[in-house]
Amino acid sequence: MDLELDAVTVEMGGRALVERLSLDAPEGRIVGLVGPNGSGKSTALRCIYRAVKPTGGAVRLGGRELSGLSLAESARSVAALTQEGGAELDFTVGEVVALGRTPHLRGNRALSPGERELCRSAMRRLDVLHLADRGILTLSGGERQRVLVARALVQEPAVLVLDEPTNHLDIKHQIALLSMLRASELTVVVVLHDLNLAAAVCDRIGVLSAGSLVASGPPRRVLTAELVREVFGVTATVVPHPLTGDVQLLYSLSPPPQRHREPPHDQN
Ligand SMILES: Nc1ncnc2c1ncn2[C@@H]1O[C@H](COP(=O)(O)OP(=O)(O)OP(=O)(O)O)[C@@H](O)[C@H]1O
Repeated sequence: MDLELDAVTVEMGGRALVERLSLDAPEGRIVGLVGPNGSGKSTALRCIYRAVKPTGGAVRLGGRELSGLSLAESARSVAALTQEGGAELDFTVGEVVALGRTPHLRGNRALSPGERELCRSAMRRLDVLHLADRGILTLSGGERQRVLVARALVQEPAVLVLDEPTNHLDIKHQIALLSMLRASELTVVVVLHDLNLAAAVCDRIGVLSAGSLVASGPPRRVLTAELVREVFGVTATVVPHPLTGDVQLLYSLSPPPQRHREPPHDQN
């Protein structure tokens, strides 16, 4: 299902956190949002999963304004992995994942055998099936993150919204998660801080700076050394990935202060 942000503005306390943001996520595509801390990425995502109501503009899902849909209807269509997490109660992993089916359940209906298999399959895909009986509060940050992605998947959404999903994940699970997104047919909007991962997984990237979209398009067009310098204040060397051709950014640490050099040792 297509998702469209059309001149979305969010004002709070007399300040625009997001200003006239327009961005399309066509069906089945992965759109990345990148930008410095505080540039409005999470706020923009919150408009998509309806935790924040835009003060201007519109979010459209399949051509229909989100604000015109019932909360139940949009909850069936949009799944979100948020920064807030939302797993404070001591449920088991299996129970947390099953909660992803809530928007589809009427009354007190128990999960069908098909839905239970869906939950198991999502846990298997996210490598957390072996944790099914563990309490969610006993998990490591990365294990918990994978459980929450599994919960989002069992919701069978049309649109998946992910706020820094690779947080806490080791490199193997980062690559597994992003590969899974690429293999899925979901429409995905994802906030990523790692520009190289964003270049590898996203069909399009939108760059936010101080609440405004300053660039958008395919990664190789957007992620230039000039943009990275202007938006992030960082010097980067842009090279093609030797195997995939994706844009990759190489960074150098600031040069260390000149150390006092020992005079050459006198051999005599
Ligand atoms: N409820 C709120 N009330 C006031 N200001 C807010 C609120 N939520 C966010 N902000 C401010 O809005 C700006 C954008 O925040 P947001 O969380 O969207 O940024 P972000 O790009 O996701 O940042 P990060 O990369 O640090 O996660 C920040 O300056 C933040 O302090």
